[in-house]
Amino acid sequence: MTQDELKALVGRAAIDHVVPGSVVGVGTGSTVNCFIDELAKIKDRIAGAVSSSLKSTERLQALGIPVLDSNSVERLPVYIDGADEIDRAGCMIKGGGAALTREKIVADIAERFVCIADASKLVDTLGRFPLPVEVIPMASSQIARKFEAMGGNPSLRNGVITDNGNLILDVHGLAITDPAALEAEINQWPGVVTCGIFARNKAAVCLLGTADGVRTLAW
Ligand SMILES: O=C(CO)[C@H](O)[C@H](O)COP(=O)(O)O
Repeated sequence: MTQDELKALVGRAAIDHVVPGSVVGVGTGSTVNCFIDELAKIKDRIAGAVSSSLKSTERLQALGIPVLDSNSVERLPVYIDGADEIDRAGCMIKGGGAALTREKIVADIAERFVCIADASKLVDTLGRFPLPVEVIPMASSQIARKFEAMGGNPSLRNGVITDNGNLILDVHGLAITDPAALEAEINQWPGVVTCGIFARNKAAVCLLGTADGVRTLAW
């Protein structure tokens, strides 16, 4: 199976995790786009979606799925999103699509994070994929210096402004052996909006697309 076929496979499998009658938290990315297309087929059985990006909002609305304001929703049983990397404990790197902050907000509202990913995303240690960090523009150089001091190699993502009007630093060369500790450390630097480590908001379930079908990892 191609990577696109694996994405379609897990996008379909995620429908089983949607709670009928509820609002669904929806992530961002090419795997989530497959999920949104499947969600449209059962749109009459859900109360709507809370979206993690303008791109996902556009796709949801184009398919007739109502998008609700995150502040108007009290209960979100499930959040479904992809990942750039996921480790064997359910911690992830996210933000390849620059939507990490809104993704973390919606994940935080939700009771369960269901990660959908093709098998290439499963890793032993996070950090081969450069860590995306959303930063307030006036702090970008200072934050880059802090990453260099810890052995990382940061670069500003060219031409990218997030949905929140900020910049993305992609940090290469970090071996993330303690995701929770590094997430907590980076997130308290002045000017960091959030970093793309999802350890506090890690996955409860991962639907992994493999050549043998969907493999379910649960924590
Ligand atoms: O974090 C994300 C966007 O900010 C995506 O979930 C991540 O980049 C995976 O994307 P894809 O499904 O296209 O591989």
